[in-house]
Amino acid sequence: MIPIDGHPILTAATMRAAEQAHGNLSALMAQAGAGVATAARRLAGASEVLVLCGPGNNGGDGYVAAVELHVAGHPVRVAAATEPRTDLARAARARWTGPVEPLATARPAPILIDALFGTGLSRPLDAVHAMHFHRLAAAARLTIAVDLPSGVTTDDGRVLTEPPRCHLTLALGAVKPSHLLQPAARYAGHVRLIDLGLSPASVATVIARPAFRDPGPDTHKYSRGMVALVGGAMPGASELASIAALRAGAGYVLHLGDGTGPPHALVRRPWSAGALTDPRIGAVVIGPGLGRDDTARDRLATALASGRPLVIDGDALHLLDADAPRSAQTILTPHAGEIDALFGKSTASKIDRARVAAARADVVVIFKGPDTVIAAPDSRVTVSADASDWLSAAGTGDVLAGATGAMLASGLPPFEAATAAVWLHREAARLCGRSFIADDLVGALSRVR
Ligand SMILES: NC(=O)C1=CN([C@@H]2O[C@H](COP(=O)(O)OP(=O)(O)OC[C@H]3O[C@@H](n4cnc5c(N)ncnc54)[C@H](OP(=O)(O)O)[C@@H]3O)[C@@H](O)[C@H]2O)[C@@H](O)CC1
Ligand SMILES: [K+]
Repeated sequence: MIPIDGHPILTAATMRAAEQAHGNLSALMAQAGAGVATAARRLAGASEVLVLCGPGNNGGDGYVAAVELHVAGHPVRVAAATEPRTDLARAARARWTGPVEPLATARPAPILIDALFGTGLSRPLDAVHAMHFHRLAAAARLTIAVDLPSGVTTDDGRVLTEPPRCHLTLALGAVKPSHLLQPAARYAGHVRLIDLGLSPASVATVIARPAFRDPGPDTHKYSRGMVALVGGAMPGASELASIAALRAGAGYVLHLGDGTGPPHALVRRPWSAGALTDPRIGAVVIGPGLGRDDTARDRLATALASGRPLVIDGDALHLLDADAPRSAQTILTPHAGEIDALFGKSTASKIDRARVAAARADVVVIFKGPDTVIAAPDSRVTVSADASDWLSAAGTGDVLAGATGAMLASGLPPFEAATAAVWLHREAARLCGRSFIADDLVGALSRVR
């Protein structure tokens, strides 16, 4: 049971391919079931465990876990609605010598293990089965999902049948998209990986603490990164982004627009097109508070023509032609509405949408939300889950845009810069706790850096 940070994300199909490449499915199930049993024993204390087993190999894992718990002397019972249907699950079932209670009449236990369905779920759960699953989970102190909470898809974060909110999900062999993507992810609780030694290759990974470019003895303010913020109709937003860039580690931040006041570390100048020709500028951030009028359009055109690395956020995303050729490294920071507006509506998964958008616009995309997907034109993806729900407040997007500018100006390539900024932003929000405002979030950036 290990943390998932930095680990590959696999779809159901790639997981099956990894499983086939391994060749010994029975050994994998033995390992998976043993891993589930070990985790359950660690968390259960002396409490009784009830394992709910489904018809497929997820159920097979459940039978193996029950046998392992029993052999270890741990009180355990099994309940199922149907007999196993796969050879592996039947073999695992055959090794369980205790009774199998019907799901509908199963007595609750303090620890519930959900081994009903995993990556093979193909349709909603039977309504009566789902009701009993909820009944047993409501009576349990701790609910542990094997591989996935039963009722969610594997690849795209959809919920076919609402499962109970599990406390812990043990991802078997690899993290799957639905461990991270909403709305499915909220039912998984904490996600931990049971390593099955599959070492699958994937261009998608879970976000991990990035390698920041920290200053050294030879660093000066420009080499640390100079960020220019293009102001507009609402200077408060671009100022917030400017201060975020400073707090995220930029050596010099230039705010081009109206507005006065602290912090004194922020260099303020009125907007002029010529200001962006300064070769020391490592990143231009445009969008926070820009407005959507003709002035805004002109400023965006100037920024796009400047050849400087760009972070395009907020209002600027509404003025952007996604298909125009790029003259510089570019990061877009859209939320769902902005992705729809820029690239059209789609029912594809958030990971696929971010990937398609990045390739089409030849940019790095930070597709924001409670689950944030960062995608590069070469198909690389990293996903940040578990963001604080308190980030749903005005100005937090401006803070991310500023932090992204700082990371880009520090010399990180765009995908790595975007990843570092998203990580900083998420960790800063965690540090802020509850009911914080965007200004608090800015302050916290310094503390997580
Ligand atoms: N990959 C790996 O490396 C490893 C994978 N392992 C484990 O295998 C799991 C995947 O196993 P799996 O493919 O057998 O699928 P699983 O989720 O058990 O269920 C499929 C069964 O349920 C059925 N069914 C589907 N939906 C239904 C519904 N709503 N209501 C009723 N029935 C429904 C479906 O039949 P269908 O009717 O669709 O033909 C089929 O019979 C994976 O999550 C992990 O736990 C580990 O053991 C070892 C390493
Ligand atoms: K499950």
